[in-house]
Amino acid sequence: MADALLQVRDVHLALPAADGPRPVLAGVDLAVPRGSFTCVVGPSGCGKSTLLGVVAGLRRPDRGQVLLDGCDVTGVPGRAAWMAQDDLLLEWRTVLDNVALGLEVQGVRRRDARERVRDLLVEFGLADHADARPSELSGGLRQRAALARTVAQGRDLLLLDEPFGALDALTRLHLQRWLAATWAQHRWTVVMVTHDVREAVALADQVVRLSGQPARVAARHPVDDPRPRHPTRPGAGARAVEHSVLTGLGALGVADAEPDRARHDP
Ligand SMILES: Nc1ncnc2c1ncn2[C@@H]1O[C@H](COP(=O)(O)OP(=O)(O)OP(=O)(O)O)[C@@H](O)[C@H]1O
Repeated sequence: MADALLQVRDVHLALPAADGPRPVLAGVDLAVPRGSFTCVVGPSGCGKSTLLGVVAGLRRPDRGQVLLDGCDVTGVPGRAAWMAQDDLLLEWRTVLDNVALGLEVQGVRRRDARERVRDLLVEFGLADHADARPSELSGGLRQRAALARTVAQGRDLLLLDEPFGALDALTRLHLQRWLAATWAQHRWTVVMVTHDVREAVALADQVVRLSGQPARVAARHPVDDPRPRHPTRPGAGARAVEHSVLTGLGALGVADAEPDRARHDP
């Protein structure tokens, strides 16, 4: 794919199970253009987080390659910024110091890191909470803080694992709108795992559907609807993609094995 920042090529990985190694990823191919937003969906437990871990360099695949900007970064951590399902905020640090941690882990001194992330706190609506502890924040603000810490690392690629999964529906909707608007300004290259197909079509330029375990890319659905998009009133294109993804997932009563008419671009 032209100007793909991230390329995942034929990635295979087996993980230990009680009865021996179990194949979890079975030839995953993915291309993510620079400045685009990709959402990864798939059946529960199929290997979405595992795939993100491979892209983040936290897991080395048994076979295949991860290329970032054309460089082989297979099994090399620290090249992409990764946000785990759990926000992993440190309770003994203030919000400011949690966000600054994204830079401190790269060797930036705490005082300098604090100065550098102050603008980010303002942009993420966290300025009034800079000195608060994470336990004092609402769920939505915690996720903003975790996202700010991820962005603060200044990496080309952001990997977000179910960032809104633990939030109530209303907060989730607010954060989706906020993320869409913030992303439109920055155009980070994002790969985000989500279980929420509507969220995926509201945010993404492409929705990648994984098969059941062992996972491979079952379909790639481009979402061409203009932005900004309304999160609860998707346009015709987004509705068609949502229907196609849900059908592929078997959520509309059609088996996962059913041929998919979406464009498939492994
Ligand atoms: N450290 C590990 N050791 C062994 N097996 C693992 C490990 N981590 C995950 N698995 C297994 O790998 C498979 C894929 O897990 P993974 O968390 O990647 O799926 P997922 O699609 O992200 O799940 P969910 O939809 O529930 O978030 C599961 O069967 C899981 O039990």
